Amino acid sequence: MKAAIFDLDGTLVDSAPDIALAINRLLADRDVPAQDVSFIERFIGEGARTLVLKLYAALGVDAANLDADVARYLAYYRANPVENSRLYADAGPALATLHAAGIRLGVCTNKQQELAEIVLDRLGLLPLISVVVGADTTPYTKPDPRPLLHTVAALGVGPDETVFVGDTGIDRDCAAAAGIRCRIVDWGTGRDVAVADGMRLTRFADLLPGPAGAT
Ligand SMILES: O=C(O)COP(=O)(O)O
Ligand SMILES: [Mg+2]
Repeated sequence: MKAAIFDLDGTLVDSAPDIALAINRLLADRDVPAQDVSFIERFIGEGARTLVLKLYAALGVDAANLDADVARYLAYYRANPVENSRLYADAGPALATLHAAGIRLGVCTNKQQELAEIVLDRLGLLPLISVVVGADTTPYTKPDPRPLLHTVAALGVGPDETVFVGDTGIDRDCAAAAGIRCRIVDWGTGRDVAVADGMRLTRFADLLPGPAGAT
């Protein structure tokens, strides 16, 4: 393995509390009661627009001004992107070890690229990541395989030398369409995703080559 590419929300970072904060500010503007983080979390993974659209559908909120509402949600989220967000599991030490071992690291997320970079920076991971591809980096978003293939190409490795780590069926399907090996994390919403044998990842250290890891 020469490179490891990570999804961001739900995989590296438990960002749901800050996303929920911004969503609940948006809902308050619409006179809709605040929702639990665990409820909002179910709609994260397909980008901001789909998040608001699916949430509105679930709550019976009128989506006639969706574009303006998505823009307002993003403005709220940008204002406070890392108040309560935390790294999952052993992300900090394991990514540092992978980086030190010469493995190229990338992020492929359906979050906007700049927001992803802000979150990664604030949580101390950005210096380890060579390439960040977000929802607005290419004309496509996951599960389309092209953002992931773009990340692989930008890292300068071959698809068969890479593993992609994610937390949703969208990540799993994106990796399958790109022909890239995939691991799905065993925390957050990742636990609910159906995976084939050997796809489950219980700690990032298991990505390390050699005796410390299983890859
Ligand atoms: O912002 C989102 O919808 C999800 O982003 P992710 O691709 O990092 O999970
Ligand atoms: Mg995710």
